[in-house]
Amino acid sequence: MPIHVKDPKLLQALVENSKRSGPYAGAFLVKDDEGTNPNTVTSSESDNSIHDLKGKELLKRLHDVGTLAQITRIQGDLVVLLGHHRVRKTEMVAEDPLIVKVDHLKEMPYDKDDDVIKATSFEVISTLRDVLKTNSLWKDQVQTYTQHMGDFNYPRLADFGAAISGANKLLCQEVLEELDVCKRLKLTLELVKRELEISKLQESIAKTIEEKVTGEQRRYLLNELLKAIKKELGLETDDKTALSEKFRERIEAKKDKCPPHVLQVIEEELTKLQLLEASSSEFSVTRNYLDWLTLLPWRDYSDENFDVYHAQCILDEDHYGLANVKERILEFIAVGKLRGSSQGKIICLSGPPGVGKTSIGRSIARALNRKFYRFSVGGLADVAEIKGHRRTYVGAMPGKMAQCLKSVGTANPLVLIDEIDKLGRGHSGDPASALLELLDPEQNANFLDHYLDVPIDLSKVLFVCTANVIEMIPNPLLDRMEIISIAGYITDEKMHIARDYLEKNTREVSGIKPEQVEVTDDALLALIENYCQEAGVRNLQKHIEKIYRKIALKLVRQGVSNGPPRDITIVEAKEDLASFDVAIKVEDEKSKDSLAKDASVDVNPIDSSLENINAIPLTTESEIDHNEHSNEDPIEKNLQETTKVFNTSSAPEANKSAQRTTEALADKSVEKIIVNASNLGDFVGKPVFQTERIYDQTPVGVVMGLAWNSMGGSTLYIETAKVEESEGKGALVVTGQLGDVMKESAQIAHTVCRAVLLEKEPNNPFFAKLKLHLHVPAGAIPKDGPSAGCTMVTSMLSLAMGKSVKKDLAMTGEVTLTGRVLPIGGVKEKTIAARRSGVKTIIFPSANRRDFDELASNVKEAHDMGVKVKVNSCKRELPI
Ligand SMILES: Nc1ncnc2c1ncn2[C@@H]1O[C@H](COP(=O)(O)OP(=O)(O)OP(=O)(O)O)[C@@H](O)[C@H]1O
Repeated sequence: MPIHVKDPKLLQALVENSKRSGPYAGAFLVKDDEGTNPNTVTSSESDNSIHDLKGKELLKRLHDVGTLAQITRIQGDLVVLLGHHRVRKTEMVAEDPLIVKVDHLKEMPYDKDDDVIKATSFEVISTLRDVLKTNSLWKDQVQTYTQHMGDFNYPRLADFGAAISGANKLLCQEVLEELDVCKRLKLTLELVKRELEISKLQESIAKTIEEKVTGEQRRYLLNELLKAIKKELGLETDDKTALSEKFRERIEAKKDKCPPHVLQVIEEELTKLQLLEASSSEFSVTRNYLDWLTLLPWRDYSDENFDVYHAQCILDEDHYGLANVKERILEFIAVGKLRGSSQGKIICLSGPPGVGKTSIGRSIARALNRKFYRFSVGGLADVAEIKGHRRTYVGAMPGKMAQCLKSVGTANPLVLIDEIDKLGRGHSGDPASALLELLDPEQNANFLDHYLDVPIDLSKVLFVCTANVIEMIPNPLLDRMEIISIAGYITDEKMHIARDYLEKNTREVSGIKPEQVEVTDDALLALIENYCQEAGVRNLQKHIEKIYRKIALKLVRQGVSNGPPRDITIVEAKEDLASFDVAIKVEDEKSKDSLAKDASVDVNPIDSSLENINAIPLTTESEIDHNEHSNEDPIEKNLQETTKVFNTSSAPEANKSAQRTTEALADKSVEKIIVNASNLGDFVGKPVFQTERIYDQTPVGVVMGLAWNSMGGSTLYIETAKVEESEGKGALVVTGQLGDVMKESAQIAHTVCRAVLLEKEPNNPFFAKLKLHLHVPAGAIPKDGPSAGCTMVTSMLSLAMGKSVKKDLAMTGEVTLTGRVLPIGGVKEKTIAARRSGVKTIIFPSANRRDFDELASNVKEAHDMGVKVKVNSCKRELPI
């Protein structure tokens, strides 16, 4: 046993001793300090206190029984001792180092053949063997011990077992002190048994640890295998090489068309991707970036259609009228054909809602055979939506144009930018300026998206913008656009659109066949004139849809089914009903009787029900109408009755059967539903639109004016009345929710009137004396603009002169303080609105003659143009 000797004097003594022929020393176990818990005191602490002890104190702390040991080797402070036999200390000889007198102890005599001793020793041996099997550490110890053990006997076996057991030193001391061989063997057996338990525990711990490790290893191996399989199948997404290969494959196909600077960026990014850790955020940024770069259609154009006739067919197929829009598109195609290549352009369609701006955009794309992409910029305030975010931001995205090119897959789509007049103001940067870069053909060949960071060519993209009011479009943008205004439709145009487009589409969407319904011309006319007077046709479309929904319900109630044939047959229904009949027999005898009476058939009530229904003559249209009100359609009634009878049974099958019977009757032919002016109200309710016309003949002081806004044109009245008369109290009060411009316009009109009257009748004190009230009816609607100036002048002069204006006359025009009349906007809208209100004469400023001449003949029809109106008896003619 190797022992470290810390006490230098003791070590010195041992060294001197070892030089003698018989180098021996006594080895005694130190007792634990009294009062201290041997389990808690650390060895270093007890060691330190032991080294401080000398002489008697040390002697006291030593156990009495120790071992006489041969000093075999001393190396530094390490002394290797070989135990020989037991000794008991008796008295102290020297204090430092401690030298004691000892008695040599011998085992008590024992019987070698004693069964208990034998059995115990065998048990010790077999236990030691078991421990050896599992604990390889022991093998070395066993070897060392057996080398030095000499003859084998029971006491030695006991000592050996205790020595190698590694048990608590106090337990070993007990074995040392035990001189009875049998008892010693038993003590040893206890120790080795405990050792066996420990080694079993050790084994199981080793096993669980091993299992855990191998489990993890297995999982790792399987994962690697899975990756390899995925890679082989091309399913691997995260693997860097697979990713790079995917990107390379993508770009390989586009290599000829992709610009060299983009190819270079892609190559650099691919190299970077290889160097990055797959789990890093930088990796996913690079991967997404590469994804975008490789997915964009670099110079990949769709084959354009340069066939003007074909394009015209498509445009006519989708939209009625809109001649100027169609003409412009055909010009565009013609130029493309002559040049041999298309060019990017910006067309802006402006007009009131529902005039087909968006849908014509889609139709143009179809005519040109370009891909279509639409995005709305209404309320867009973030420049990044157009220009993209820089890649440094988390969740950065490219702008709308890059998204557009990616989604359409061609570099020459038609991009419809909707609601450009409603562009937001922008908190960081100006979206209008960003759009400018996007739209300007001079700049957009090298459009730089912040995210992509490489220029993309948008010069082949055809931009079509839509706006309700062009005045709201930022000027620099407007400057680059080609405005095509769609003013709105007159009744005649609406009739065509409704008949040939809206009705047809709605009918198809509703699943109704043309022979099942007829909407007469007078019904359509009534619908347009009394329900849908606005400029566009969206409301008209909604009303037509409403009519067709109602018709569909009516048809279904009458048992019509236009859908694909179903599997249900009459035979099936009969079978169901037969079983249902049985159910009645058992559960409800009364119902069965009444059913039998009604149907006059015992077994199959459906047969007779069907006959009954078939026997009913088909109703005329008026009957249908009448029946609908009284809710007694004969077919429906019959069906209801059949259902009612079936429902008398509590069996759920009955309901199902009745339903199937209804379906079985589905394909019966029913009379065409006719919608005419008289029954239109049944489908769309009472007219919501009251005519704008209040007076048949306008009284003195009242004149009809014309107004227009983004919703189209409308007529309005300007009314002036006297309030009170007193010297020097000439004044004007205005009402009718007028805006500042219109209020000013009224003041100007008042001044102009005064001047005109002064010139005409210098002695007439009308305006000097009278307080006037000017009102514009429909007081709840805010109004503004200068174009009613002319109407206001006429209205006031009419009052001043006591003369009413011509019947069915409307006028518009801005008036200056000197009485000049300036041109106004919205000539077409105003003309349409006037016509709608039954106006026969419209007075426009002469500067608007060109606008009027350009109007289509069907819009101008029946209108006087160039009428010069003398305002009162004023010598000066207002150039109206
Ligand atoms: N001339 C036309 N011929 C056939 N259908 C038309 C015509 N004009 C409009 N429509 C139909 O009217 C409906 C409304 O048109 P659309 O949505 O394009 O209106 P819009 O002018 O874009 O309105 P907004 O300004 O509100 O966006 C569409 O279903 C369209 O097919």
